[in-house]
Amino acid sequence: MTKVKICGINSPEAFDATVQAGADYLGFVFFPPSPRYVTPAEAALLSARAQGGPLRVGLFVNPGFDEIDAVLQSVSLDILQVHASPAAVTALRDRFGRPVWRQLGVTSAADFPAKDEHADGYVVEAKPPPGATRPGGNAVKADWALLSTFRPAKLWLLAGGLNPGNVAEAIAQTGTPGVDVSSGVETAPGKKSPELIRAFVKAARG
Ligand SMILES: O=C(O)c1ccccc1NCC(=O)[C@H](O)[C@H](O)COP(=O)(O)O
Repeated sequence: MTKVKICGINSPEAFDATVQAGADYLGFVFFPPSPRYVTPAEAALLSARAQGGPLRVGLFVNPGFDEIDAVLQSVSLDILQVHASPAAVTALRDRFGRPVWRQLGVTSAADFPAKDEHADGYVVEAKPPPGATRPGGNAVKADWALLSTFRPAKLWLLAGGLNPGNVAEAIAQTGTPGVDVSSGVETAPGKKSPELIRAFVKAARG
């Protein structure tokens, strides 16, 4: 079954809808400029609303050890998702003993990761548009034809510009084992819709 991640959870309603819809992963964005940013204390309060359920993924942009340490003091994370170099991913895995997913912006096969990278998985989307204020979560659709040739030995999630209306087609065209959404389940930047979350999970699972 296709793995589903709902990213940018920042309200009790969005958290509960994601749990009830049976998503595999939910993401907390620890990048202050993002409209989906949550403080570690806010993430902890949200996470405590359910025992178990979706694995908790923390999203960081070029994080230092101290930044992640500070978050982990408040909230337990199962997976770290990072915008970072392959070398930094190796260091983070060693330091935190958790799976680390690397976020990739891909516009050609030259952007595909090397086979000997130590990342545990990839979140793959288009590169950010010119002038973007964040490196991901910009609602830009990736090149699905290109990604139909992406076959890493690890888990990867297709991201970028997905929504309840196009996710089934995206899965069919790319053959991705998983999908990740943020903007496509929002009614405004940072405003998650429980209805759209439920519709997305249902459409992704077909
Ligand atoms: O969402 C953000 O604000 C964000 C900020 C900084 C780095 C990454 C960010 N988001 C990454 C993601 O949540 C996923 O790639 C996302 O599912 C795809 O984004 P979208 O096109 O908005 O669905």
